[in-house]
Amino acid sequence: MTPDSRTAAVSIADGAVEIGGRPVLRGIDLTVEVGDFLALMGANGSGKSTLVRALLGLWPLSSGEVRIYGTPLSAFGSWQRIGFVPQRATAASGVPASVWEVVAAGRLTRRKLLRPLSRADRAAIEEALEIVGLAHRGRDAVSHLSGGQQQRVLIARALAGEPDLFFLDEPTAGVDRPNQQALAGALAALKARQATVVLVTHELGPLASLVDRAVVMRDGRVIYDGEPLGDHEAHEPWFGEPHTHHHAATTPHDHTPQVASPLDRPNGSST
Ligand SMILES: Nc1ncnc2c1ncn2[C@@H]1O[C@H](COP(=O)(O)OP(=O)(O)OP(=O)(O)O)[C@@H](O)[C@H]1O
Repeated sequence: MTPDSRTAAVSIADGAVEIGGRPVLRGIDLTVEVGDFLALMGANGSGKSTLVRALLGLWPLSSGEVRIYGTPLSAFGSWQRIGFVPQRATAASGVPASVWEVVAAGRLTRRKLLRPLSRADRAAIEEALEIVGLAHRGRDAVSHLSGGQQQRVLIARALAGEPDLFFLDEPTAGVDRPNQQALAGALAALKARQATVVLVTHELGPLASLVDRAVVMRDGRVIYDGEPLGDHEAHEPWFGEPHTHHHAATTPHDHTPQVASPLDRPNGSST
């Protein structure tokens, strides 16, 4: 446990995950402070989605500890405070559902069982639709929307629950530019509400101006934690090696940026 994990939104200390006996996450120490807008970046297969799942208790840790709002994950019960939009989710199912119904489902965790929607519920649903720019599509079947619009419906569903801590896994992947802009607008509204956001993304694109901290993963480890980088930098082959100018940076949060250890280098040699 890190000293500030009791006040953090979410933290993981010395976290490891194995899948099928293979280490997928190793030695992960990450503390997301309340109000952080954090981009979790890294190549395909570096462990970003697995880390998000581990933080939400959807993958068991083989070692380490996760705390959410200071409470060990196993004892955490305020799940209405958490919003999660998983990777490559679509809002369309076999059941014809309207946009409004899908977004209303995001309110369930806040409702008393079997009570009709309250005025506050309806207001939250309308506001969420407004934020993602789909207020005029409420009656439409979700299946009639484009992939990018469906992604916005899912974000509205999570928004309707008025979460304090919001995880989004690749919300802009495969989404066209206008929809990306709409997503950026929705996330800007979240930021204005002082929500804490953990956003998995390959590239910052239109989200760059919102992100105030970047965490980069490689081979199941965190290799950088600091100021957001240009989209190209994080993909350079040398990225994460010692002796780059990046790791001198500190963030407004004063996190100590992490760099790769010699063990991470493919040939194990020192430079
Ligand atoms: N259900 C699973 N079964 C087996 N291996 C898995 C499973 N989920 C993830 N992995 C493996 O764990 C590693 C990390 O995967 P993960 O999806 O977390 O990476 P990622 O950084 O999110 O990649 P992407 O950008 O492609 O989503 C990969 O090698 C992946 O093959």
